[in-house]
Amino acid sequence: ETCVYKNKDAPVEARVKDLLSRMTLPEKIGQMTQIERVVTTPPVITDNFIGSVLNGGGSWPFEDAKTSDWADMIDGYQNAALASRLGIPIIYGIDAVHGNNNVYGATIFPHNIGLGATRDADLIRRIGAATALEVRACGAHWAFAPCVAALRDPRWGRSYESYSEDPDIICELSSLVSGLQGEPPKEHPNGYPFLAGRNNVVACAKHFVGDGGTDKGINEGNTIVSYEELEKIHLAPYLNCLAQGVSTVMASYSSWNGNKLHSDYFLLTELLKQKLGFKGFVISDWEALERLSEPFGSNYRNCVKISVNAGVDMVMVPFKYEQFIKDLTDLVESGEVTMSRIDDAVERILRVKFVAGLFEHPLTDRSLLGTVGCKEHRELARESVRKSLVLLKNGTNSAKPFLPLDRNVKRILVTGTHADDLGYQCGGWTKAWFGLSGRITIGTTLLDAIKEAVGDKTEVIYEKTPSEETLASLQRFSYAIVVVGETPYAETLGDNSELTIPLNGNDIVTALAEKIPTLVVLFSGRPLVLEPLVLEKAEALVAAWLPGTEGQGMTDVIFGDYDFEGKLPVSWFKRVDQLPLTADANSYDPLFPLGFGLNYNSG
Ligand SMILES: OC[C@@H]1[C@@H](O)[C@H](O)[C@@H](O)c2nc(-c3ccccc3)cn21
Repeated sequence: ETCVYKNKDAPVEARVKDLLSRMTLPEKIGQMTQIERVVTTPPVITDNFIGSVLNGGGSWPFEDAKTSDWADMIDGYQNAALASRLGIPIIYGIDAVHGNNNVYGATIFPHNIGLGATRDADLIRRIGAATALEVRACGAHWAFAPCVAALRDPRWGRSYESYSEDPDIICELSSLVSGLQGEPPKEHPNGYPFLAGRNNVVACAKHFVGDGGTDKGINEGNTIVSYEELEKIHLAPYLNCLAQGVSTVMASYSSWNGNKLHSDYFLLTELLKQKLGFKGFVISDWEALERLSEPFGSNYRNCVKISVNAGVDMVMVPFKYEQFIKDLTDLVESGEVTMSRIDDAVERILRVKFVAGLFEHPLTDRSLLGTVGCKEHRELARESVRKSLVLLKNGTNSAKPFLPLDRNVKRILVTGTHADDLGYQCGGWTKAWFGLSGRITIGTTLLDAIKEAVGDKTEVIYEKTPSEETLASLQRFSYAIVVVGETPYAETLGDNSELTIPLNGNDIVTALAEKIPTLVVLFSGRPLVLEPLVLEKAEALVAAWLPGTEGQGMTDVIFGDYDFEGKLPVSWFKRVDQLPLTADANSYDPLFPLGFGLNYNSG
């Protein structure tokens, strides 16, 4: 007789109970241990009963590894896990936060702040479904998405990972969960993990809770708010995620009123698990336990104790797994961490693995390879870009709007640091953790798209920085398109309190805008300082956020095939000394308010 847990027709809870009852302490603690691919080998997995593997941003099998190379790597790990005594499959997690962005050739969608400008929940759901296919194609089972942070201060280095400052918008766009995991049937119990099938991935609502509300936007900082404000602004999206059966939640590095989330029993256990009824598992962030003590990593045994007891179920160690396993084993043997806490954590992990069908389908479905970067997905990304663009200015008076641009003029000048840089266009979390510059993957830069879009008699002159002779003969051009913005960044590296346009973007605009009609396209992960230069001197101004690989979504709108639909998902400040500046504040004096956006018919 096959044991209950191996019986695919047995109820999930019976399979969980049966398997748990067979497990030794090392096997249980192994399930709670997530390690990074650089320290992962088949023997490491089998010897330590490892339950999960991840790759950090930019940790590839090798540069420009194809999706099939990723699948070979992950299936190699999986076969090791399946060879263990109980044959419990690993769950492999990856940061697919705007497409399967670690993997060369994947479709790269706009980052969340651009998606926030679309206000289109169904679009985001479709993005989730497409992303899930490309993630499964590489062998991964789990995407560390959606980030449902509320962007309360754009000085935060992770602004672009947030959909909006407004929790209502974030709640709407948490539909990514249903896209990634599939839509649960209406009778699905709230808070219970769900996964539709092999074309879906486990989702991860992050970072619980209040990650976007830290003081001055300091990454991993302290969110100082009342419980009511925490509930209204930061917790709300998690209710929507739980209602969609989100299977995992990632704890935040940040603190709430001085208490580190990773050691906060009230929030992780009493609120999320008991009051809200979350039945999936909580994963820590990367080396988050080390951050619980000063200096970093000191007294690690105590960090393990307070985080596991607070409610962390799986630890993204991700390198010192021997230390973690040793300390947690010691803590259980001494009774400082109870076996019932261990069993609760392992039950949650096993529940997700059974729900995700990993026991039935542990290896990559190679038939999905063709979905990676496929035309249909790139068209979806292109649609997303179109809907994410926000028109901030169009002509100096509505009498004669500057956009849509005439695509049949004699000659146009395209210039600026971001006009022909796919890496800049995609931003952070693309191929590398912080992002890169240059032709980093398969895609279409804005310059490529402009060349495609203009009439065949129209000459396109491109200069990254306008040359002296160009500046001396601007009358040769009907108009200029200047593309400037932020260079890629991630997390703390992106914390910034000046928020000016880098790489002397202002100078390029100023040099041109006085002399010929100039459209400025801004690539940024957040609002930047626009006055006095850019706003006054530019004939038209488009906020493109971080659009990803499908640059034609921008020319579709700029040349008038489609109208602008984007609405600001975040208040646009005049000066940084106004920050934090959100629409729900009592004094509100933005340059452009939350929800602002012109179109071809607006006055
Ligand atoms: O990539 C895995 C997770 C990701 O899912 C989280 O959203 C994010 O907070 C995060 N930061 C690091 C990370 C931080 C510092 C050094 C190295 C890595 C790793 N990770």
